[in-house]
Amino acid sequence: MGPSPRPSPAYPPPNWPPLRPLLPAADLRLETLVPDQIYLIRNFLPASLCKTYASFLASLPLTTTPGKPKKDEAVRVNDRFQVEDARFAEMLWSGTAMKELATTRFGEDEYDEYDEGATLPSPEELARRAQEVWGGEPLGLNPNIRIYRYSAGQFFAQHYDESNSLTFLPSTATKSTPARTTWTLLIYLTTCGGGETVFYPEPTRADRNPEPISVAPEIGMALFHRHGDHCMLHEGKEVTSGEKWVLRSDLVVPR
Ligand SMILES: O=C(O)CCC(=O)C(=O)O
Ligand SMILES: [Fe+2]
Repeated sequence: MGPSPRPSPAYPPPNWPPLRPLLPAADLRLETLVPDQIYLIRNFLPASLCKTYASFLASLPLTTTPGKPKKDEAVRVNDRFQVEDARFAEMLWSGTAMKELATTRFGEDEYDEYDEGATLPSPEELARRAQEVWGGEPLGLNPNIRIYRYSAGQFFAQHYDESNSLTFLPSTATKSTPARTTWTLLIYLTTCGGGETVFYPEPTRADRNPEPISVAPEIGMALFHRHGDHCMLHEGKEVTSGEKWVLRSDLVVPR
């Protein structure tokens, strides 16, 4: 099971450092790691900003997971902070290159190797394909923002992430939309020893013993993976040195 939603603690939204500087969208791309399952944006946040964030986040009241998880809850040993912040979720989505990369530029990396003359599908066609993969037209990110800090010895045992229903109300809108989450978003703010996010594909007829897919945290890298019914079993490996900082949210589409 993924981390279950908890009643939000009474924290006011933190005074997040501005999401600046950022790399221009033109210098970034959505990279397909496993089609329909895992996509990456390397350098989504530059190293200098990640550093600013890690020290800022260290000032928040993170709480260590109780040693004994509730029934059906994944064994997770890390320090965590959770807050509802629609404004920050929206900044991450449309105040960065994320929205553009995930919508009108979705899938463009498939055409990288084509001849010079090859024409890219139109933005409309790419947006249509994006909707197929994301499970609808993305509305933005889940305002339920989670911060994890794993120190040496901490980890997140194998589990599946669940889809959650929510009422989506962007900070700039007045009308809310019945919505659901379809993909997990992890943004790695540091590197560390160990701490890989490892995915375990289901065996198929064609491949009875698929290799696990191991993603080592890279500073500023964003990772999307499908969750809900088609979530791959995955885990956060034990950190062996340094600290692993992760910002977690989810992609939200209309229900
Ligand atoms: O920290 C990681 O690498 C994995 C986190 C995770 O699986 C989750 O937030 O559900
Ligand atoms: Fe997970």
